[in-house]
Amino acid sequence: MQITVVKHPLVQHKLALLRAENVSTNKFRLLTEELARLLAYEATRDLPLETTMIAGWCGPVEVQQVKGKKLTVVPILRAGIGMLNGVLDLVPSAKISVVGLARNEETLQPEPYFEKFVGNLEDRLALIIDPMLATGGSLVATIDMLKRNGCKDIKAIVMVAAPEGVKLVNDAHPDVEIVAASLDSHLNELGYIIPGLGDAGDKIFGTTK
Ligand SMILES: O=P(O)(O)OC[C@H]1O[C@H](OP(=O)(O)OP(=O)(O)O)[C@H](O)[C@@H]1O
Ligand SMILES: O=c1cc[nH]c(=O)[nH]1
Ligand SMILES: [Mg+2]
Repeated sequence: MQITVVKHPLVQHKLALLRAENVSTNKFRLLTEELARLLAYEATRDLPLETTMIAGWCGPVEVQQVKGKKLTVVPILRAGIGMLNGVLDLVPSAKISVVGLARNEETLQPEPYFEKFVGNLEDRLALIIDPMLATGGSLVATIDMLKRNGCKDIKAIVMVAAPEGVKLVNDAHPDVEIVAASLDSHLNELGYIIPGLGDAGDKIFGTTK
């Protein structure tokens, strides 16, 4: 499976706090942002570097810098917005592309309602962000949209993934790496991840069904 589960103690600790039954909206939002920052660190581990010479304090010094790789962060509305600031802390110059998808609660199919991509997708790494990868329908639909618009280099950062969703994404798009804090057990009959986090969008935005 093309999934990297980040076992770092800080990632696992923050995920544990997110799983608590009575976590407040404020705390869920803060932890989501912190976790996104740590997961983005892992997801960007293979950005290409180039060697350059700069003027240092004691004269010329050879340094390594990120090779001007263009990047777009792609939050899936709504819940992906909760991860956006954490990721932008690490890649502050990244352009943002937005995809709006709502999962139909009966069919569990993603229903698209918005898309706005930045230019030059063919030259950019796209970092899709969404806290939850459940059936995988929303992530596959987003990757389909990005590829239709020319994007060739795509990674997805999620907090919690279900095996069913990872399989759907791997089968449809084996080139896309998923970076996650946890690969959970399974989906329940309503399509929720077990043990999961519950409804991440509702918890981030403070809404109820
Ligand atoms: O893998 P899937 O089965 O497609 O489910 C995962 C999707 O469901 C949730 O969003 P939802 O559609 O509930 O919308 P929201 O972010 O507005 O709450 C979640 O944030 C993912 O986008
Ligand atoms: O467990 C799940 C599944 C889909 N969306 C969520 O927010 N949580
Ligand atoms: Mg969604």
